[in-house]
Parts: sequence; C-alpha cells; structure tokens
Amino acid sequence: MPTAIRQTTPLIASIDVGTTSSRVILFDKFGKEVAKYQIEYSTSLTSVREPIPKPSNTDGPIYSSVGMQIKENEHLQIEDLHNVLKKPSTLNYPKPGWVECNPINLLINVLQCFGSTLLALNKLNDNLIHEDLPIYKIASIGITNMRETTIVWSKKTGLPVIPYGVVWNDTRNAEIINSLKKTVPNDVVTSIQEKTGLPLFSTYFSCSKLRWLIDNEPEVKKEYEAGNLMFGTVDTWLMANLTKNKAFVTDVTNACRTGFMNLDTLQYDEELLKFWDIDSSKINLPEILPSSGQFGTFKISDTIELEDCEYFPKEIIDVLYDFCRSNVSIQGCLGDQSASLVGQLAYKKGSAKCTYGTGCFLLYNVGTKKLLSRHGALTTIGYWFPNLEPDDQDNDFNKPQFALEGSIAVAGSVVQWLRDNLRLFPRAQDVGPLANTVPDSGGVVFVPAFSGLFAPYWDSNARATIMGLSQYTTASHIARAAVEGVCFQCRAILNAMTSDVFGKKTDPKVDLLENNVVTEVTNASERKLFSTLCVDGGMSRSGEVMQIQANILGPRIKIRRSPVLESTALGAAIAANMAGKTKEERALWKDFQDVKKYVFYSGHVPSKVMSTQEKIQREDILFDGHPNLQYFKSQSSDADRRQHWKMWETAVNRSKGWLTDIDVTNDSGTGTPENGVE
Ligand SMILES: Nc1ncnc2c1ncn2[C@@H]1O[C@H](COP(=O)(O)OP(=O)(O)O)[C@@H](O)[C@H]1O
Ligand SMILES: O=P(O)(O)OC[C@H](O)CO
Repeated sequence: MPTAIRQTTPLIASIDVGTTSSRVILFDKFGKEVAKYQIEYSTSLTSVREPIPKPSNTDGPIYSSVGMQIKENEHLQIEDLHNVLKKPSTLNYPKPGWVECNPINLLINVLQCFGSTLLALNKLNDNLIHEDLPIYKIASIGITNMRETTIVWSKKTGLPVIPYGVVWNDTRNAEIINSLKKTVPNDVVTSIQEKTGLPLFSTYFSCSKLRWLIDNEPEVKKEYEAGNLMFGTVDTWLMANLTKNKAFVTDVTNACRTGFMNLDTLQYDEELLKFWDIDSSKINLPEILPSSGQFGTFKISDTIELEDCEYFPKEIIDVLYDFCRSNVSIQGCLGDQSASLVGQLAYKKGSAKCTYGTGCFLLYNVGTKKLLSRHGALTTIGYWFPNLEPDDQDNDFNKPQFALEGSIAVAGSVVQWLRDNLRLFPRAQDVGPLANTVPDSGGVVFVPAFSGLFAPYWDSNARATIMGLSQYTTASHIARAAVEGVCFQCRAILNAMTSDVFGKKTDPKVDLLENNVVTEVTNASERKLFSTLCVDGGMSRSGEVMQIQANILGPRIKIRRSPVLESTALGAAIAANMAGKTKEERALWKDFQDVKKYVFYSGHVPSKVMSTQEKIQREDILFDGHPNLQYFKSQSSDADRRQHWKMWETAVNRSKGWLTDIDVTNDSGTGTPENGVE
C-alpha cells in the first residue's frame, strides 16, 4: 500500500555561536522556539565558580503555535568539565588581555546542540503523528556567530593549525597596533578607514590578529609560506565543517570585520592585504557572499569523529547522520550583531538596535549608502539579502544595507567577571537585584576597559579602573558601578551617532542628549532613532539593568526591550528564509512585513489606515504574546544624571592610556584617543 504523504509544518534551524554560549533554535512561522538547546561554555575560570542552582520548575509550561508543550524541548547545559584533561575549556584566558577559544569545542558544542534539538523534534513529531497532525520539517538552516574571532586551519587536513582561535576581545596584538601608530602617515590611516569603515589603530579586527599569528606561531608561518593556511572567522570555520569541507565561504557582514574587505567593492582589497603584509598568493581566504543564498548542504566533516567522541551519545550521532541524509541547505549567514539588527526587524533606514551580550553593540541602519562616522562609530554591513524585492516605498532591500556601529567590548563579560573572578554572586541574573539594593553607586565609577576602550573612545592602551572607592563602598556599589559602566558607554555612543546623523561638525563637548539640538533633526525616521532604543541580548533580560540604562540616557530616549528574546538567532533564520528566489519559495515568511505580521502580531493583519481601536487591539496582541516586551523610561533627575555623567567622563579620561603611561620605555605622553574621534 502506498504510504500517504504526510503534511508538514516548516521550521528554520538557527545556529547561534556567541562568545560565551552556543545555541540551536528551531523557529516556526510565529517566531516561536519549537525546540532549543543551549550550551554555556566553560572557561578557564569555571572551576572557581559555585555550582549553578537548578532552574525552578515553577514557571508555567510554554506552548508552541500549534498547541504543543515545548518547555521540555528547551534545555540549557553548562559545558561539562569533569574531564578537563580530555576536553579543555572552550574559552581560555591564558594571560592578561589574551582570550582564546577552542575551534574543535565550538564545533562539538554546535553539533551537541543541533543533535539535541533534533531529538526533541523527533519526540514532538511522534506526538503529532499520534494525533494525526502535520509534522515539523526543517526547511533550511541559518548560522550566526561572534565576529572578528580568527581561526586558522590546514588546507590538507582541515584541522586547526594551532589549538586555539584568537577571540575578538583579545589584545595580544597591541604591540602591532602601537608600532603602526608611530609609523603610519595620516593620509594612509584615513584611506584605510574609508575603505574598511574601521579604525586602523585597534586590536579588535581580524587583520592584526592574523598578522600576530603569522609572526608569533611558527606552525602558522610554515603553513602560510607553503600556501596551506586557511583563514576564517567563526562562520567560515563552521560552514566548512558543516558542509563536509565543500564550502569555504563567508558573508559580507562577517568579511567586513576582517579589515581586509573594501566596503565599496565588497571584495578583498589587494592594498589592504599588502598593508598587513599578507601575500594573497599564499593565504587562502574564504569567498565573500551575500548573507542569504545557497552556502552548502548540511553534512558533517571528518574533523571530529563523532563515534570516537565521548560527548556524543549514540542517539545523537544517529539523529545527526539521519539529518545529513535529508540534504537540508544552509541558506543564511550573518555576524551576530547584524543578525540581531534583522531579528529586531530594524531592517529599514533610520532604525536601530542595541544588543547586550558579552559585549554591547549598537547598530543604526543607514540604508544602502555607506556613511562614514566622524565621531568614533564604525561603518559596517547590516545585511545583504539579494533575492528580496524592494518594498512599495522603494526601499532596495535586495542591496547591501549599511549601518553605523558603536561597539563596547565589555558588557555581560563584566557580569561574568563579578561572578567568576570576584565571586560576588553565583548566577549572571543576580547582578541586577544586587545592583538594585543601593540607590546609586555611592560615588564609585567602574570603567570596564578590560580590553581597552572601543567606541567611541578607541584606546587600546586604556585599562579598567574602579574609582571613587571609600570605606563606605560595598559589593552592591561595585556591582551597580559595573552595570553603569556599560550603560555610560552606550550613552557616549548615542551621542557620537547623533553627531554623525546631523552630518555637521558639532562641538564634542556638547552633550547632545541633554541639549535641544536633537530636535533640529528634520527627517522623522532619524529623529525616531534617538527617541527609542530597541534592546536585546543576555544582559537586557535584567529589568534592573535596563532601568539603570534608561536613567543614564535621560528623558529624551526610552528603551524598548525586544519582544523576541532570541533576536540574534531569529535574524539568522530570517536570512535563511529570504534565500528563496520568489515569495512562494520562502518557507516561513514572504518578506519583512510578513515576519512582522506573524512574529510580532501573531498573524494579525494591519489595515492600511488603522482606527484607534484597531491600534489598541494590535498592541494588546503584541504585549499578550510577548511577556519580554517592556518599555523603560528615565526616572533620574537632571541634576543627578548630569553629575553622574561628569563623573563617568572624568573616570574615562583617567583610564585612557594607562599602558602607555606605565611603560618606562615610552615617555611620549598620555592616553590620547587613537583615531575616529574628534
Ligand atoms: N539576567 C541577566 N542579567 C545580567 N546579565 C546577564 C543576564 N543573563 C545573562 N547575562 C549576561 O549576558 C551574557 C550572555 O548574553 P548572550 O546574549 O547570550 O551573549 P553571547 O551571545 O555573547 O554569548 C553573559 O555575559 C551574561 O553575563
Ligand atoms: O558575543 P557577543 O554577542 O557579545 O558578540 C560579539 C561580537 O560579534 C564581537 O564583534
């Protein structure tokens, strides 16, 4: 008897590899997480951590859009380090300022998460078959990742040449940057900045990390000289290993963070490679592609033998190999900050988002024309979905979309530092309540410049300082000052971007968030950026932290916490979806409007002109379906806020140039900001 063809409900699988955790989420059309598995990485400091209390089971169940209970399909695992010798930790801090990740572990974690979500999916499908309902089927896969992190592997073996990747916030390359500062003429600095959109004198980007590896790791140099060195960021490493080494590719949003890509041509630039003394005939660079399209078919490479790896129970191996046979394509790839821009639906020119993960990154969509910052923001690529159609207002969504970016190196990582190094509390979510036990920081200012200062200050010689300590200071004051240190930097970035958007030179001493000058912006969408800040990421889960942020920003800006908790992962799923050549070929959503309709408004169609009643109804749908959605407004007095800001600016100035000032071989002066700042 022929088997009846069973109806299916499409899902998109999103692989999200952050700095401190990996997760795989299966999204349905409503943006609901049908299954999810997350692994928080162990670090070389994990052993000093107190055991994590088990999550409470008191929360109610979560149901998917088709009424299935999905709570049990959501799982957070803390990487098991019982056997440290066999499996080293994923993140390591071997020396001050050095941050390394283990590329093989990244891959193992992703496969563990993927296999576990597939198992959960199979269970769900068994129930659906039993109920004679359509079963779930993964239509495509999207990948999103921490950016800039540099991994090198061998063309011959596919294995990492050294057992670590250099993470984006690692500062081992500071010497390279310091010596460039002394030798590179200003016109070259400007020309490189115009091509890449990035400040030259920063340890942040892949170019100086690759240079360091070739200069300091003999094995890397040997492979490079032999033409055998493969260079990639985390997306490229994963993509190669999840397509059985068929794809050696990256996307524009990742490539533009290497320092080798020209923002105008969207290709590697010979002059940039030459500047870093990288011979393009020796190095193997991944092909740069749009963020949405056919990257390859999901197949597991031989880099790790699943059968020999004790981390994979047989049922996970079976389900992974089984999935490989279904030939599902990887169709989306975005750097994580670009992905959350898309996932927050900030796809139109004039919209912005701020993600508080390990670092904090504010992206402001400037549309299809590259805009260079004169006030310390970066120019980056938001997304490039070539198959999308322009909308009825002629927005060319099929062209590369540019963004201004304010990058803060330390956000959630200062919370981890308080937790793991100072052992102030056992869990990240304890920081908000602890900070909230005091009404203010008691005069303490914490500049969390563990990796130097990024935007808008750009000073890799700055180091973290805690100022204003007194006998009165308690752990609560320090926790509050740490959180404030992140929030103050966000305010500094908003100030810088406001200046860029004005397009005219403004006095850097004028605090634009405190002055009426903001109302001079005539374009309504631009004004909107500076009235609402859409936030997401781990640290934004804390209502206390977001209230502190609102108080620091003041009454001009309110904060809107995204209705979707996992905006980054959702962004990668949207990228994979938009690879369909026509609206009909897109598995979940026809276009951005359709994403908004289903993910935010549960399928409720907006009429062209909505009555007040309809608007209220629609808002009710939004709030009912999304308990995470919340607005935060400033409760600070003008006098307090201005006083705090002054304290912050004073403390920042004292932390700048610390490494230069204490260097006896260098008497050339104190921490002058490096570039990109007026
Ligand atoms: N409730 C919370 N309050 C404050 N910080 C938090 C909370 N939950 C997570 N974090 C912080 O957020 C970070 C993780 O956020 P996430 O968005 O997953 O980051 P990443 O993508 O960089 O791994 C961690 O550094 C953690 O310290
Ligand atoms: O790990 P996150 O989410 O803080 O993101 C890291 C960034 O991509 C670094 O540029």
